[in-house]
Amino acid sequence: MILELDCGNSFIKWRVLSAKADAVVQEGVVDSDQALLDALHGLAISLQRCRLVSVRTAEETSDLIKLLERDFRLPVVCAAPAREMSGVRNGYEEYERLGLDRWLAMLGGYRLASGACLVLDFGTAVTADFVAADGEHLGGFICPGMPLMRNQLRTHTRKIRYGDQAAERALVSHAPGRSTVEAVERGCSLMLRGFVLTQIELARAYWGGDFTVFVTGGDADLVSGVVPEAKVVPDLVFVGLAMACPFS
Ligand SMILES: Nc1ncnc2c1ncn2[C@@H]1O[C@H](COP(=O)(O)OP(=O)(O)O)[C@@H](O)[C@H]1O
Ligand SMILES: CC(C)(COP(=O)(O)O)[C@@H](O)C(=O)NCCC(=O)O
Ligand SMILES: [K+]
Repeated sequence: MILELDCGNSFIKWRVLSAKADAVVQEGVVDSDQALLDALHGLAISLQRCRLVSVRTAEETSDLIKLLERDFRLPVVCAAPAREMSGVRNGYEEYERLGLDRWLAMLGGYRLASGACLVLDFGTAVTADFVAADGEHLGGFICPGMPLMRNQLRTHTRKIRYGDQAAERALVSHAPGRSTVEAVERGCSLMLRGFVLTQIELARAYWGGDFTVFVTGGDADLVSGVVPEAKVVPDLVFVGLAMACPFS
């Protein structure tokens, strides 16, 4: 079986594929290396190899790789930056500085769209990336995501305080909030929605109507209603990971 990991700034998304990589056997989201090891030890499955992408520091990533090698005796391959791959040309002046999760999501998006695409990722940070029909990456945008926006308000004000459960309940609508939790959660959620609309306006200015919008990341659901034509693809980074780190 094949282990795939997407190590973001807040969570590690993991999944196990069948040996031929044609089916997802198990998957999950964990918040630490130890929680990942625990989850994997709990599976009655033998892992043969692993591929991963990480936006963490080189040290954190190599620590995790060592743990996987120690506990599961797995060969681990790690996605690396590239100037060009699968028809997509990295648009950064210093291509190795582009976040690898963004790069893989773009590879996946361009493959699935077979044409111009706008890739929106809602994680710790929110990112937008523009890939033209000829595969040229025009660049992108990075903004704080929902967890960062909400935590900035909670830690930089005296009186915005509420728990996670109240936060979930507050998002049943986008009517003006009648409590602090509603006002903050709905306000930040509307900022994300406004961001999506702006990105789509920009994509239209470049490409008219001829492009595909992909939405991914743990908070994709917060914006999925805004653009009915957008494709919500939670595993877009994994699509690109398989392209960047093929096993055969
Ligand atoms: N099963 C889940 N576990 C953890 N977070 C989740 C889950 N589903 C959705 N989320 C949301 O996803 C966000 C994190 O998105 P993610 O793409 O994992 O971020 P990152 O890649 O930066 O670690 C959090 O704000 C959280 O609310
Ligand atoms: C922009 C990001 C922080 C997004 O990370 P995430 O929210 O998925 O954890 C990550 O892609 C990153 O660290 N990028 C490097 C900077 C750049 O892309 O310009
Ligand atoms: K991510």
